[in-house]
Amino acid sequence: MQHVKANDGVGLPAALEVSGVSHFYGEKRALADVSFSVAPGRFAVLLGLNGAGKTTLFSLISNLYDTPHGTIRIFGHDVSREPGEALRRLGIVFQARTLDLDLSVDQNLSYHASLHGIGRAEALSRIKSLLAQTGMIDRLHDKARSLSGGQMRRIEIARALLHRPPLLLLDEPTVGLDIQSRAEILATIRELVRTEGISVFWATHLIDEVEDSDHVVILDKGRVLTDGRVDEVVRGCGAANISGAFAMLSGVASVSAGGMHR
Ligand SMILES: Nc1ncnc2c1ncn2[C@@H]1O[C@H](COP(=O)(O)OP(=O)(O)OP(=O)(O)O)[C@@H](O)[C@H]1O
Repeated sequence: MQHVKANDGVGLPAALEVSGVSHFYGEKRALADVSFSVAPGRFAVLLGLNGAGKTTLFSLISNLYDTPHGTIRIFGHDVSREPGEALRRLGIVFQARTLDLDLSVDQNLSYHASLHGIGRAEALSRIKSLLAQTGMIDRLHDKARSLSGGQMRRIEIARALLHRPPLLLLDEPTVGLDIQSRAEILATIRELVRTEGISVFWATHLIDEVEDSDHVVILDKGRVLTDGRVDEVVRGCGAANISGAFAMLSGVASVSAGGMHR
């Protein structure tokens, strides 16, 4: 599978660069001067409790909301000023389920491909290749309604990659799935990073989804508490592991593999 070229010339821009971004819902500030960047080809985790601002940040990155405070660039393209260039480099899997349950897997994916101007023959070839990569090729003609939650997520991931974006955002993609489905989806995405070189930004509140070599951005009450390689963040805090580092930085009372609680 080939993806849109990550950079258009000299130098290698960040896959995602967020600079000084704030967001308000009326008087309420959901994000406060958020800055970080994700290097190309990295698996980066946005770690935060419920209400930290993860979905708000994803809505800004995907240009669902305007970004009047700060800038967001995808491979060097400003999401507000060059939305076409920026967004064609972005694939996104939202938290809420978005498949049409009455359509087949093929129909769900083909419709999305046609929105991106991909012809039928090319679309079918990409669909088959992505379904093979996500372990869903045998479900091509099945109705979406007949799939399990984890299988639907796999189809949504395939759909997000149909236009070959070099950056994939996933907003808490494993919430509500059983342990095995969670592990399989995480492994599939990590494999895509390894084999395809795509950049992934994965939002979660599940600490066991984080590995030592990942890049982590810890978001709490709309602020970035720290970001960097997980093992360096842990060492910098003098903690035993990322759970301990998160607890120290955010003041949470308990952090377990299954989630975090204040
Ligand atoms: N449409 C909205 N109107 C007003 N406040 C909102 C709105 N959406 C989110 N918020 C508030 O903004 C803050 C950040 O919410 P957001 O949904 O971005 O967090 P989150 O980290 O994605 O949480 P979760 O994991 O529960 O989805 C929260 O305090 C939330 O109550």
